Amino acid sequence: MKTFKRLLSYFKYETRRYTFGVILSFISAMTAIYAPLVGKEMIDYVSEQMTANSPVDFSLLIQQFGWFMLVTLFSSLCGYASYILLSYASNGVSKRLRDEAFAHMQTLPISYFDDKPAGKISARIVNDVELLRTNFFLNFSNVVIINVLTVIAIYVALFFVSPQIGTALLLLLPFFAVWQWVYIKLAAPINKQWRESVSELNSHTAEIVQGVSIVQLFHQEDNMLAEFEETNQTWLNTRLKSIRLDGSLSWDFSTFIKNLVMFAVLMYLGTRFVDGVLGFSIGTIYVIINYINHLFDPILNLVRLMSTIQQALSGGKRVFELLDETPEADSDQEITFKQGNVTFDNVSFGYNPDKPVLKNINFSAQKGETIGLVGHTGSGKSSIINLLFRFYDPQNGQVLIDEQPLVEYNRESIRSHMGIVLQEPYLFSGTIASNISMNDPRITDEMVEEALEKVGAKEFVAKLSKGIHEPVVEKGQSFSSGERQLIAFARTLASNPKILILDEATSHIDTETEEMIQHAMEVVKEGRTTFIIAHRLSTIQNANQILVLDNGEIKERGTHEHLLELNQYYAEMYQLQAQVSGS
Ligand SMILES: Nc1ncnc2c1ncn2[C@@H]1O[C@H](COP(=O)(O)OP(=O)(O)OP(=O)(O)O)[C@@H](O)[C@H]1O
Repeated sequence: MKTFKRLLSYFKYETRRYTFGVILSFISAMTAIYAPLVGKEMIDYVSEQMTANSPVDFSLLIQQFGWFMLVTLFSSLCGYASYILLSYASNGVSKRLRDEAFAHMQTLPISYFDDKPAGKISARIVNDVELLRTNFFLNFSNVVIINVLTVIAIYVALFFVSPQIGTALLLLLPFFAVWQWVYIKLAAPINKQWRESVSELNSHTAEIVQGVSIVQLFHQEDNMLAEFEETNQTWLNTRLKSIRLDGSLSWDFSTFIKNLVMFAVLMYLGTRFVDGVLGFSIGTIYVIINYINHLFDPILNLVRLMSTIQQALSGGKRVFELLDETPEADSDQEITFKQGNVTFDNVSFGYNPDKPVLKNINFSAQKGETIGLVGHTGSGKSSIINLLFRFYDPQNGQVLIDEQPLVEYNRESIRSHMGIVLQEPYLFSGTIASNISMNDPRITDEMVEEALEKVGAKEFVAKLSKGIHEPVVEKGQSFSSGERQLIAFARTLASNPKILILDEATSHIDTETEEMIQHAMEVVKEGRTTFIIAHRLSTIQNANQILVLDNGEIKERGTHEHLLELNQYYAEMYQLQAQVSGS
């Protein structure tokens, strides 16, 4: 009920269209019910004239027919206009809800995404909102309200034409209520299964598409296909069940009931046929049959729609779950980095607070210094960077930049002063230039060219037909991984950050390119605080300080020479790597 009320509240964003749409739809339904009464007048006039052996006034008949056509046409036009208005309104409301869900998703803490497949989150924003559009925002106004009004109007008209038949047909209502109850009971689990299988298909497909090259590298195509087919089969099975249920409960069964009712009504009319005199006019019989025919369509729609509304409610619940996730609390206070001096003051942190992955981390890095972070996989190197970017806040201790505790400052402003080159650089759809300027109007094409030149990418870009305006599609798949990395370096250079993070940045580049980038990096590092997450210890030999992490603790620290002199953990790692690269 809460979800239902909350969904209804969205109608207010399109009040005008919904109001006019419903009014027009109401007029259309009422005129459609009025039309048979005009038909009745015509039929009764002709039959009365024939019975009395009087001539039929054709001009009167044409007038009545014209009126009948006008009413029918008016009803159709109102129906068309209301459909357009209600469709516009339901699309408008859905767009708003989808915008809201997307914007809200972006405010959620990184931890929200840790245990959720991307496909499931996008299914809430795309598929569930689409489900709400068709099954709620459109159906509720266009079908439910109108059908309820139509049923009421037909009953009123039937009472007006024949109180006995109207009363008798009221008996159908409890029957329809039971029918609907049974339908919902049977349809609910099928619909739930169906929605789940669609969501599974979504996340499965998203996962495979993202890792398509890995799937091919490990020859997993057949396994992936088999898994996909299994989920797809579940989807098909639930669809077939749903079709069988719809067929038996709604359409075939309803025709049977309709015929029964029609038969009973005609039998009743037959009992009124005494001594060759009909108790009703022919026109009345036409109206009654027309109304009974008319009555079943909206009732059927209502029976079927309740289950689609129920589906929409479960979709709505999922969308609202996302909207109700508490956004990450953030400060309005903007930070400015004067120097970019970083301090970790006794920092302890765990993604799960009970399982710390960083324990009592203490270090400081001054402007212009390079800090190397080394350690085995899972030792906590990326977690240090995550805290520096304020993707997470530590449970104990504090991270400070220029003596300013990060927790007190706005996340976006912190990140705006930092640059990062990831192991697998991410390129956005657009052009090379837009990937370097990141759509910051202050970064001109000249600055983009300059940054490319500094990182040694000028030559490769010059060979492209559109130069810096060469399109980037599909995360830059058409560029080599080294080229992508060069673009990412140029991006970092152009943004002129106070703090630089290089995550294994040179590991994917051939020796020649590596030399070029090493040179460019020496230039760009000048005057900035730089963190290098390095697996290959050769890349951090010149670092001012190397932090050797083990199981979330700093095990050793110092320069490369100092750590070699210590001849412990780092020295062991270094010798091991030297042996491997030498062999
Ligand atoms: N989002 C997360 N949720 C829960 N635990 C996480 C998350 N990210 C990392 N961890 C855990 O935190 C610990 C430290 O991970 P971290 O990524 O910092 O290590 P790392 O030294 O950067 O490893 P690698 O060199 O493999 O990238 C690991 O035990 C890891 O399993």
